[in-house]
Amino acid sequence: MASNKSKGAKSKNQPPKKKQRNDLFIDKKRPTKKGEVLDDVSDGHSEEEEEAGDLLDGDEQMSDFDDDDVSEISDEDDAPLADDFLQGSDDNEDSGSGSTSGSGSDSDSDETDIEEKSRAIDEQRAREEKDAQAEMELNIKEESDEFRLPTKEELEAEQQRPPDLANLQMRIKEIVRVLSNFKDMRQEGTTRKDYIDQLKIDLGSYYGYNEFLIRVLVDMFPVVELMELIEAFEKPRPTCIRTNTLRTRRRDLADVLSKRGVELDQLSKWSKVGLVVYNSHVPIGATPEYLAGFYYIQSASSFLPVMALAPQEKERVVDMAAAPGGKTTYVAALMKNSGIIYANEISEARLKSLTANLHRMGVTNTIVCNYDGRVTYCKFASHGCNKHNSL
Ligand SMILES: C[S@@+](CC[C@H](N)C(=O)[O-])C[C@H]1O[C@@H](n2cnc3c(N)ncnc32)[C@H](O)[C@@H]1O
Repeated sequence: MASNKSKGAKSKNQPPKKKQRNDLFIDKKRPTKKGEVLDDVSDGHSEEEEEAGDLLDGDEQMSDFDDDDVSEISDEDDAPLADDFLQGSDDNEDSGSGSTSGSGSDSDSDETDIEEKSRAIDEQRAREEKDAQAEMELNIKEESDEFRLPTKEELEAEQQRPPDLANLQMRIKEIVRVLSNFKDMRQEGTTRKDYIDQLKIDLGSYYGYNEFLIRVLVDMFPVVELMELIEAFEKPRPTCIRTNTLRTRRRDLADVLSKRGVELDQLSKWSKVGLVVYNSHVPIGATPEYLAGFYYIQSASSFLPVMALAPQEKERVVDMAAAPGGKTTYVAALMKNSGIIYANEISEARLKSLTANLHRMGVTNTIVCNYDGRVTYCKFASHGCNKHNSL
């Protein structure tokens, strides 16, 4: 996956390596045998060097790092320390007790000097390690926090390739993350619109929505809600049925259907008439109860406009686009067949299914019309209709 995360200068300023000090000392200790010593070191530490090389993105950088480091420290007064320290150590080894016995107070002051310089080196190293650690943490933070919008060139290159769905999905997530905390997370020099525009393109490509639909959805919902909605659209809807309260009660319907081998449950707390069908041994659209109009097969989302309309008994209601009658029959049930419903439908052919459903469900308060709802709204209004439903 092509990552859009910005890369910090990670290969530079790595924490100093432990071996650095050894190289320094060895190099200074026996300058005349430098090649030999370095070869030895190189053999002796090959694994360590490989590791360091990996960390530093290449052997070259490792050797650069060491050389720079050596010269940097040599320029200060650490080189004499290395010489002194190692020289003293060699002397001690070579001459056994001789050197200590002969040195006296000179030897004591040398030792103090060495200790001080050694401490100074340790302190410098600790400082460097702390700095390197801080920088590394900063790099990691930048890498996880900062998302960069693709450039025009990157988008053009993307268009030449088949869609990389994993990359698109990741980018959608990142854009939503930035938009939900825009002030802190936005890329410098970008606007909210830049992110929204890219989000629209990516949502269109990933979910296969056209530009119009994405624009409407993006304008309608805050991004986090929009993502929840789109994710919900992707999930298969359960089969739902609505109890026709003109003919039966939900409990009685559930009992009779379970006896026929229909596995079902109440839809949700928000509906008193809905049932979810998990599984059925009989065709749910052809049971005797269905044919007798005890229920209507209807998605739960279609309950909502009617519940929002909240039709009351004896009201006059227009359903402007009514076929095949799912909502009209629900309105009729809520009105207990009282008042008047105008069930309008532009398509003559679809009037059949509308009237069939009205009959099946025992609806008696409805007048079916065949108009273009766009031009007949005023007519219904003049008939005293105070509620209309056109979904
Ligand atoms: C999605 S269906 C309606 C479903 C229906 N409300 C239900 O709950 O069963 C849309 C209906 O609107 C009708 N329609 C479309 N344009 C119309 C118009 N201008 N006037 C009246 N009906 C229209 C279509 O023929 C179609 O039958």
